[in-house]
Amino acid sequence: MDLVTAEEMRQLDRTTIEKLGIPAIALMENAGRAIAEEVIALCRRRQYNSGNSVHADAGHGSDWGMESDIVRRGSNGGSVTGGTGRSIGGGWNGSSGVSGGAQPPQEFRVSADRALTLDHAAAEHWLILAGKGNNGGDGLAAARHLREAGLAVTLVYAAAPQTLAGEAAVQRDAAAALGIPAVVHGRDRIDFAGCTGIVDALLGTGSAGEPRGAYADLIAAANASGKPIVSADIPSGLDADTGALHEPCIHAAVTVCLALLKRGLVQYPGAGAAGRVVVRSIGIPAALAREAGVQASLLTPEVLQTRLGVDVSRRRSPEGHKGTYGHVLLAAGSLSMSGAGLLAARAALRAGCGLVTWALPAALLPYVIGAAPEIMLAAAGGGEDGTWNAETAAEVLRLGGKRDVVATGPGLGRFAGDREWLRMLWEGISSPLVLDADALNILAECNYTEWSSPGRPVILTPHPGEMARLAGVSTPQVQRDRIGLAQAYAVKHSVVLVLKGSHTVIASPEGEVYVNATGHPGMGTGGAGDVLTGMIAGLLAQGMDAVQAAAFGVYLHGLAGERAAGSRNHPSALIAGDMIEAL
Ligand SMILES: NC(=O)C1=CN([C@@H]2O[C@H](COP(=O)(O)OP(=O)(O)OC[C@H]3O[C@@H](n4cnc5c(N)ncnc54)[C@H](O)[C@@H]3O)[C@@H](O)[C@H]2O)[C@@H](O)CC1
Ligand SMILES: [K+]
Repeated sequence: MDLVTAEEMRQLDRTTIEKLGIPAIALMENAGRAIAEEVIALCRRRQYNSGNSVHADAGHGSDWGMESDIVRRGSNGGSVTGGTGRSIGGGWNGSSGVSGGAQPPQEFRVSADRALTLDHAAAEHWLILAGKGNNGGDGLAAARHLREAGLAVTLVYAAAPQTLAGEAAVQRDAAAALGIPAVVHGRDRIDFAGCTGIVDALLGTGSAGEPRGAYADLIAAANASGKPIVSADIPSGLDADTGALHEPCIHAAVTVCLALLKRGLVQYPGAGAAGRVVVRSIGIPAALAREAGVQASLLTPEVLQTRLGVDVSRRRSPEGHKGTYGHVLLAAGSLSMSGAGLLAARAALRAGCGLVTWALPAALLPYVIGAAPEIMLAAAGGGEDGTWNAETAAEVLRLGGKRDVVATGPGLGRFAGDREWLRMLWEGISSPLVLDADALNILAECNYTEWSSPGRPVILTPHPGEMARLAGVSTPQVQRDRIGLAQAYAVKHSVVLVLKGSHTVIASPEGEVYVNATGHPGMGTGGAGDVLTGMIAGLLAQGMDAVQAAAFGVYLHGLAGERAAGSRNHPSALIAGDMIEAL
């Protein structure tokens, strides 16, 4: 599923309208209908949850989108009737009065739009908050469909209706011709308390900066009403590209995202303001996105398989042996943080690699013997106090030269000469390199783009604080546009970047971006990142390329977190080791 910026969406709109010849009003009609269907789906869920309408949902299958024909066949006198109970053509009896039975019975099929049908519709009264751009036009089109379905609707114009132009003005006139009641902000009283729900069609991808004037008033009043809000395309007040929230911003129960998923809907805090996000096609061919150079996508199993070429079933050859699945060298852990190395090493094995050698300060080695018997240990020298020192680089280089992957950073600590230590690894290791934790903090102090490189991939896995140090910005700046920052950094520094956090972003040196959607808030626990480092290294060792391993590692890590959180009495009890066991 592609992720677009507002500008990319505008380009795709233009291509569809100008090159394919699809009229803009047709797109708006589709948008309006999709929004109306999602309003009705929400009403159904609400009825169902309030317990008075098991009947209302019965027979509807899923929320929407399933065609439901009403068929009456005279041949056996029986009828199959859908939930709406509409039927035609009854009374024909094939066995009486038709000689020879040669004529097949005539069949009538009437498609009842279940997605636009709601029992007890008259109990609903929705306010449609309409801005003066195309987002408002979408809302006005939705209003017509809702009214057709029997819901009461009142239009609430943010600006004088005569200021609407283009397709939005067409929708305004159609609504007026049908006699749909309308009020105007600043002129009429708006009864938020009396409505059962609100469609937010104030601002979409054309909005810029903080909502002003009437828009700000209506957003604040809608939020304060406590009524469920269905947003058209994006919650008004959200930055569609970054997920930043302007003040005020709609807090939606459902966002009906039109055509393609906007980046701001998968980045926090925007993701939190959008509620349930439903992406609905409106006639803009999805294939246009890649042709237009869209490079970001949501990391779904389909994207993993078709776009990244990952064998998500991870088939193993019956002839395979431990040598088939690769050997990871992990240089990690120090006395006070030896567990970080242990977690990463165990996670690499659980990710399926054949062998893991854990290089660690020699003084520490006796204490970890037997902690995980599957792991091979290598003493890398270091201080008597179980810390790393600059001289250990030679041994790590020697060990790493024979391995398929080298990962370092978890529990490494800082030490005198660590920049030169990392430089030697960077320049001397010719297999893929995974850098995490303190290795990133060291890197942040180096001008590493000037280092020579043997031309192998490097994967960096920073959390937002480490990313801030790497990029020389503040942590809030990192979080303000995670996708944009990760993409720019990966391209500029020719690395695969894994920017961790809720909805981890994976960016490639070519500018491809994947946003992960697996995971659980319970994963915010010490060692979770070490587990991810180990997993990515373990997947690399099995022959995946760097982007595949980073993306699939992040995806599986999130799934393991979800599973592990679900297996505790409370998700907050989750600890990093549980994720390894859930792999
Ligand atoms: N262009 C197209 O072909 C289609 C567009 N669609 C819809 O159109 C939206 C984009 O429409 P537009 O480009 O017309 O833009 P919007 O409707 O998002 O907003 C533009 C209007 O809001 C005003 N505005 C912008 N920022 C403001 C702020 N901070 N405070 C107050 N007023 C502000 C502008 O002056 C302008 O009148 C999409 O989000 C989508 O909902 C859909 O109808 C499908 C087709
Ligand atoms: K909106």
